[in-house]
Amino acid sequence: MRTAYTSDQIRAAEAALMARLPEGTLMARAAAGLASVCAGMLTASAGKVYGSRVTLLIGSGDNGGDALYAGARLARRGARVVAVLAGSRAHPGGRAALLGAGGRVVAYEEALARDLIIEADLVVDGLVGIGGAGALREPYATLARLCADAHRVVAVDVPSGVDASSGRVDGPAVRAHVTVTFGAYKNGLLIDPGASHAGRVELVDIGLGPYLPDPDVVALTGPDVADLLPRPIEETDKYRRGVVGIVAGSDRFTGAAVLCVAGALRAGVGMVRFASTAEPVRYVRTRWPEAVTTVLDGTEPDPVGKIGRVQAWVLGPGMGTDERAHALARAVLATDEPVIVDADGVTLAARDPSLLRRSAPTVITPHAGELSRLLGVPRDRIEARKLEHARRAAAELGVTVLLKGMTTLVAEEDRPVRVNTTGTPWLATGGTGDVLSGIIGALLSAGLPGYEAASCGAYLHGRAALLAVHGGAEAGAEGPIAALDVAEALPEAIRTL
Ligand SMILES: NC(=O)C1=CN([C@@H]2O[C@H](COP(=O)(O)OP(=O)(O)OC[C@H]3O[C@@H](n4cnc5c(N)ncnc54)[C@H](OP(=O)(O)O)[C@@H]3O)[C@@H](O)[C@H]2O)[C@@H](O)CC1
Ligand SMILES: Nc1ncnc2c1ncn2[C@@H]1O[C@H](COP(=O)(O)OP(=O)(O)O)[C@@H](O)[C@H]1O
Ligand SMILES: [K+]
Repeated sequence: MRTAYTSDQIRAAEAALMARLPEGTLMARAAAGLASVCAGMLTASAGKVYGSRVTLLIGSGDNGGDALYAGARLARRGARVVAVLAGSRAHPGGRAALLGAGGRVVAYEEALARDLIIEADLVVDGLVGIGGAGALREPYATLARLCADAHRVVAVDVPSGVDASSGRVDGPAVRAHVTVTFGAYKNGLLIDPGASHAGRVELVDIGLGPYLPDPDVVALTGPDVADLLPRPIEETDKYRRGVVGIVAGSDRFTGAAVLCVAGALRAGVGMVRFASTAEPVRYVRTRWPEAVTTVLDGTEPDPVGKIGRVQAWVLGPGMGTDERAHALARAVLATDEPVIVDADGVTLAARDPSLLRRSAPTVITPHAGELSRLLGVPRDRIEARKLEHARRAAAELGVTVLLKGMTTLVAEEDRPVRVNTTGTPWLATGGTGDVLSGIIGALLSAGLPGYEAASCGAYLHGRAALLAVHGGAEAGAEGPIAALDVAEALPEAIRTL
């Protein structure tokens, strides 16, 4: 499990650790780790550290101090290091160390800074770290923009302009190839848009471990998911493995039904009971003879009874939002089994919030637009503050919230938010969300709690998509995928966890 923290949590831990150590020890550890990563990058790109050109962008806080001390170490190894001082002050000890090691220091001036950034083999972003607040002010904002033309950029602790606690980016922000972070991951390194500004993240141990509180955000790794995933034991049968009831599709949206069933079957469910109107049932029967199907014409007094016994439900993909769909949603949500509510199901719940008031576990899987309807908050505000809104929705609605998008978050009250680290932008194609809801339904029916089913489901979905995108090609080669390809890659994703 990868753990991440807010700036306040990191500061409190650092204060506790610092109180037991001679002054300057932590910054020395941070600078040593930073210099070592920089040296590795210079050796990889320029062949050696000696003679390479390094430009440091220095703000007025300790983030700049780290960069100056690291610059001094590189200068002692023969690098030509220049520090551009952008703040009203610069860390005095760090500045003296750099000058003492033969480095140079210049005051910020735009044309000069541009040249130094473009010419450098490596640019080190030491503008702001966990002390950054709000949009970058000038001249930091200009420097962050200029970094787009740099050969290689290393961010110190967090890319400047990224909010360390949330991943929020207001205005210009540094896009780094590598971020060297100290003591622990910050939330903003795992959550977009911050995460996509960080590049590869290198964690430098400065001894913070024993002083860290419970994490604010966590990310599952492959071994975590392998441990959590239910696997069939010898004396099992299809009912004990889990039966999922899928209520999805409509005569207009037949594909959502087929894709949702695909996700459940390929994620390893015991059995699928699929129910819908006649057309989607016909498509599902043709594509997935494994599924047991029920045609619902909308006149049944007890549609749930007609479908049969299940251990969990998937409700919503493509089912429409008319009166018939509303009545069906009400019947499914009135059961005592866990339900994952997706797509049209989320839209129905936004219109009729009483649907989600139930005692059995409920997972909802909105994208930002759907969550916008549920919370009455504009979509762009949700996209800019995903962590805050996923948490808020979980608390207000009393459900497990999986918020989809570039970064997928899973929030449940009083639990750390789980951020998914698998996936690819190739997933942004119609129908992949339907596959995801089928996977989560399968995991719920096997007995995983909502929080685990949603986060493991997102992990497997993203991992399957990556496998499908690479298609066994050489490292780095990628090709487009369709939603069904994601479902088809699930067995391989689980095999190779
Ligand atoms: N604590 C420790 O034990 C360790 C800490 N370590 C390092 O210290 C870093 C934290 O250092 P920090 O607290 O000095 O804050 P930092 O990130 O340098 O920024 C503060 C300065 O930025 C400025 N500023 C803020 N917002 C701005 C904006 N929007 N636009 C423009 N300017 C803005 C603000 O300036 P002011 O408003 O005061 O003029 C303030 O002076 C941490 O990330 C890690 O790298 C390591 O050495 C390991 C041990
Ligand atoms: N830029 C992106 N990077 C990574 N994953 C993405 C991106 N955009 C969308 N996704 C993923 O693709 C899936 C799309 O789901 P959804 O929006 O429900 O689409 P649909 O309704 O067509 O099935 C989600 O799992 C989402 O997290
Ligand atoms: K920085």
